[in-house]
Amino acid sequence: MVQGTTSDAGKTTLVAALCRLLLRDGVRVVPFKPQNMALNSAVTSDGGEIGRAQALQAIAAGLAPHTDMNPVLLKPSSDTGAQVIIHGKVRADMSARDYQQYKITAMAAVLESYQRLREQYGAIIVEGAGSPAEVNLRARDIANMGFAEAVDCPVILVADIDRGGVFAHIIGTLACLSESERGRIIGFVINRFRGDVKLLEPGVAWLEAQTGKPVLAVLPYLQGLFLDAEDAVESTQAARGAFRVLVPQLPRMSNHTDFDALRAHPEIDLQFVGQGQPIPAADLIILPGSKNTRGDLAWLLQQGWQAHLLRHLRYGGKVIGICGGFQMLGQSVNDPHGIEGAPGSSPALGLLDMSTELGRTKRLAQIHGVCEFAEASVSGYEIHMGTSHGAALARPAFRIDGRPEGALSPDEQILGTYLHGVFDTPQAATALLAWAGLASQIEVDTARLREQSLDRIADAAQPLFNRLKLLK
Ligand SMILES: NC(=O)CC[C@H](N)C(=O)O
Repeated sequence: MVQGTTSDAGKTTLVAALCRLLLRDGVRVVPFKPQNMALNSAVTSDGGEIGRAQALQAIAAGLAPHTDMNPVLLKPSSDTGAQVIIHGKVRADMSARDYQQYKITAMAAVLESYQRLREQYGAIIVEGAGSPAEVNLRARDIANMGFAEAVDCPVILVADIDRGGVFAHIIGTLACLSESERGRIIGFVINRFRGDVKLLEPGVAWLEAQTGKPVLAVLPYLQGLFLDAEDAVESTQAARGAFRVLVPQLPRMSNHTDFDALRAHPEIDLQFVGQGQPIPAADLIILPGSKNTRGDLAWLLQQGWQAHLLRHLRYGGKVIGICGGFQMLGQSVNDPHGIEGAPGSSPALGLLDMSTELGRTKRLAQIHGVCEFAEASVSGYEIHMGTSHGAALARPAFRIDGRPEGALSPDEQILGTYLHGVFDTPQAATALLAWAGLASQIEVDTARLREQSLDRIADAAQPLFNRLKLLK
């Protein structure tokens, strides 16, 4: 099991690298994360939903994503409440406090999945969540040491040296653990190191002497990886082109990996606009998905996006709305059952003639179809509770097995769709970008970029892997 001293220490990447290395060795390996908290999820082959990181690790292991790889997914819709997804399906909406009680049930689901994977695979690489040192969350923990103790597995502790304080993070984490938990840590990985490793050596020796445990590897800082991020929106771009794409950074934005293909496109300048930031001019504005459509819509209005969108459209700019962003483009968003917050109805941006109602059943589907506005196929996935109705849907953006999907405004300036991942198929991305005004010969093949990155992280982790094999 890989645990981290902090969130974003590099657990996901390390698990993915170990999965790829075991796959190369011909081992039937599977990734596993007992509990994940993220708004970035993937639809699995068995029709459920798991954290994006486990879907990435599945690819590293040469597998199709399955709900057993991440049996508990918490999707926060506010600072204190989350949708609880068990074995890929919505089980309940719960406050963080109620979830503390619910953990007993959640742990049973975790162990059930783990057992199934044990029966099917030769190796399981487990990822922890956050850090095991959150002493307030320790009771009934299912995500870190609570799980490791339950299944009696060894733990590697990974720490990020790039953010600083790596020695204190490691020593401090050990100090927060019980004797038996400390005993399961077989060693440390210092991640994201740049510079001269000679200069690090005295620190490594000190740490090993202090703790009596080995530093198993120092992994390099790797630039320019194309790997699906779980939490943080990645805003760095290797090259910025002239075609400006703006995305409001909604507080409850979901599936921000929808934009990864655009970020990797050398002719595009992709910008996320956060709270209080000035909204610059752009060629294309994309409203992303949201775990709380009405809440994020209120944020959008409060941040002055409505006037900006109208001006952008007057100047001939294009707008795309994806899932929650599509819902916001309509006349209203209604939540009579209070699925995403207090029950009620919100007037929306009024740019498309349709309205949305949030229902109790979630639609989860992998989609393959064609564009209506160009000769191109499209693939994507749907994850939503809302259904939309109205005249705008009579001019669809896509056609899926003959069924209309999404909307294209009569003036062709606005396109809405429920499909996430629409830019991931090169053909659809090229067609959508051409529609939006960027005639480009460049195709960004996200699947190939991801494969190359998985191989790079695996190569970097090879010395660690060799050392782990000796330990066994
Ligand atoms: N993925 C999304 O953007 C979901 C939109 C909205 N929260 C719904 O469930 O319908």
